[in-house]
Amino acid sequence: MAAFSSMHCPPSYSSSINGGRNQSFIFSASPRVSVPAKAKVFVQSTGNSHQNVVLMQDVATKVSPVAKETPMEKSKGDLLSVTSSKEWDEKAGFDINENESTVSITVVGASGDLAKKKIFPALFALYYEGCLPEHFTIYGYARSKMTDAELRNMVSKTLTCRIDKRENCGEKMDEFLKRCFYHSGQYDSGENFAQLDKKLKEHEGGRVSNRLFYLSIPPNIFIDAVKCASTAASSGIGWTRVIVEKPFGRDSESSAALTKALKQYLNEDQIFRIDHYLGKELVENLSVLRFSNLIFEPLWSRQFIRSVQLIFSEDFGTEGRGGYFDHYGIIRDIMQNHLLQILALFAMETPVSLDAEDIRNEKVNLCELSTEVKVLRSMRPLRLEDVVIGQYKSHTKGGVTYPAYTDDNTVPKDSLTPTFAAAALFIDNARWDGVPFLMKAGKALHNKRAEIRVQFRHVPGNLYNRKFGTDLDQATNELVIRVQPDEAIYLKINNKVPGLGMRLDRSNLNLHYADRYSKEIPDAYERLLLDAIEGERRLFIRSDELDAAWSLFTPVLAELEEKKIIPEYYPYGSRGPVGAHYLAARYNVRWGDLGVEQSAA
Ligand SMILES: NC(=O)C1=CN([C@@H]2O[C@H](COP(=O)(O)OP(=O)(O)OC[C@H]3O[C@@H](n4cnc5c(N)ncnc54)[C@H](OP(=O)(O)O)[C@@H]3O)[C@@H](O)[C@H]2O)C=CC1
Ligand SMILES: O=C1O[C@H](COP(=O)(O)O)[C@@H](O)[C@H](O)[C@H]1O
Repeated sequence: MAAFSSMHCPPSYSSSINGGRNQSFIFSASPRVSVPAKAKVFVQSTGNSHQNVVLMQDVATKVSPVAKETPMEKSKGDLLSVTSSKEWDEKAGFDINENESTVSITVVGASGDLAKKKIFPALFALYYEGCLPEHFTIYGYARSKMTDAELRNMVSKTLTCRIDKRENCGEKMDEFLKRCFYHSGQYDSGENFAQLDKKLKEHEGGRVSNRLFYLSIPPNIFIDAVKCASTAASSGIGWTRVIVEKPFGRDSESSAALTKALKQYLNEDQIFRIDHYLGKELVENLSVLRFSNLIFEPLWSRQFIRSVQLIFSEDFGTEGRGGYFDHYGIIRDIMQNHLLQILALFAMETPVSLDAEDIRNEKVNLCELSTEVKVLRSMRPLRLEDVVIGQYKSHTKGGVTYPAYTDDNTVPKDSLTPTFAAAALFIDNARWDGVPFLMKAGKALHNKRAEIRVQFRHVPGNLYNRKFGTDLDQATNELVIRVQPDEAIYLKINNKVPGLGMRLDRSNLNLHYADRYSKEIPDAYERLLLDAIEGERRLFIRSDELDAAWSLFTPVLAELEEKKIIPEYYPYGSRGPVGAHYLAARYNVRWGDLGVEQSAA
């Protein structure tokens, strides 16, 4: 019997790198069950009838006793070939019934900013779209005293319905809120977590309990909370997973210490390190764009690409988060994670195929490095001369005075923490040798934007060079992937202006999402929460990836701090320090976001 057929959340990774989002999760409470064509399943028994370990392609999954019997023991060591989930269920003898399992999601730090702004709204959106399993409960956990009604009231203020389906919105919100509860407790109290466990059990009503803890708390209390959650409130017979928010340390050493501490209480496959940029629609689309269109992949190398630019800007400062930010700075806050993850996805080698078996071979044969990690390992650690840092200063415009970074009471007046950085990174492999990957990230700039700009080389011997005057840069193609806002992918091309003369013009071939797709784009947190519930780890950061990412940035971060490098001050609302231009110029490129941008809409 194929389970959870009542759920109508569409499988969205059916052609993902690991060959389908559900394959690691066939036996658990996934609302979407599918088996990749001709899946091979290797079966082992742990001797515990409730916990057979099933290695399915490259994934090991603990099987909880959702199976009515344990027929897998009969076929221990066998390879089963199946072509559909129905056939799988029949061969494996599993009879998975949604009524028999439940998912409890505990938002630890529920009173905080991220929980209110992102996590509860994302959970509601999943519920609204029918993506949560039938039996689920949401618990808020924090020290603040709150009743269930008060939590519901707080959460209700941030919920919204999808634009295209407002029907029954209020009703759905009420139903959702009825499934939300609150427990007040300390983050380091096993006793308080044990009380939570008791309450969760009441809601789970004897079903197989799968538990997800979302750590939406400051990093200094991660370990206490993980320890208490795992020892006093983890699931006895289902899975227990923990989503960990960034920052994952401040440098290689602290990150390794954090991973080591987490691993005292959790296995790596229980830890879901979230980088919400990986859940953004256009970031996820990168692989599709590149590997499913003939026209891009052949151009994806040093031969045709002159520079790649990863740009993040926000038009507001660190107001309200200065205390956190001052300890980290923009390089750790945005570059080392969000922009570097995009870079790795952008630059990785082509996987042998989308078949999970090939991915597994690749991992095993190549020292278990994923294609993304291989990119990171081919990169040169960032050098001080390839970094420009800035900090915003107060600026008055139109009668309004915008604060300096150091005007924040939680920031020391003499802070040198960068709120802006530009950097040039290089990948020393055959594909990307010599191509500058320029990153730029800043707060309190003139706009809010995240984009990838791929600047192509000049056309050799271009017949139309004269038409572009002396500025050949005007004539090069540029592919822009605008991650946000107003998602778009557009390609700048040269075109003849219609008419009897011969005038050339730069125009955009434009895929503007709002025009092309009527459906609202889900928030990154929705996708990632759903993945964590489904046990799909592809968009979460593994510890080896994290180590590789930190090793690129740790030396320069240490040098900036040791040498007390003074940031270049830029006015709030400006385009940032001019040093960023010199950095790009050193590599003979220009920032693509500074030209006169033709509307991509
Ligand atoms: N906010 C954002 O936009 C983003 C946040 N993050 C990360 O997500 C996590 C949560 O962020 P955010 O919600 O902004 O954090 P908050 O500062 O709002 O903290 C969340 C909750 O943790 C408790 N808390 C705060 N400080 C302490 C402390 N010193 N000791 C014990 N408990 C404390 C508070 O709950 P109570 O007092 O009720 O216990 C608070 O409501 C952090 O790791 C952050 O780095 C990541 C990306 C973006
Ligand atoms: O992780 C973080 O991301 C946000 C920006 O996220 P976005 O989805 O709104 O682009 C950033 O403001 C914050 O400083 C950082 O910690």
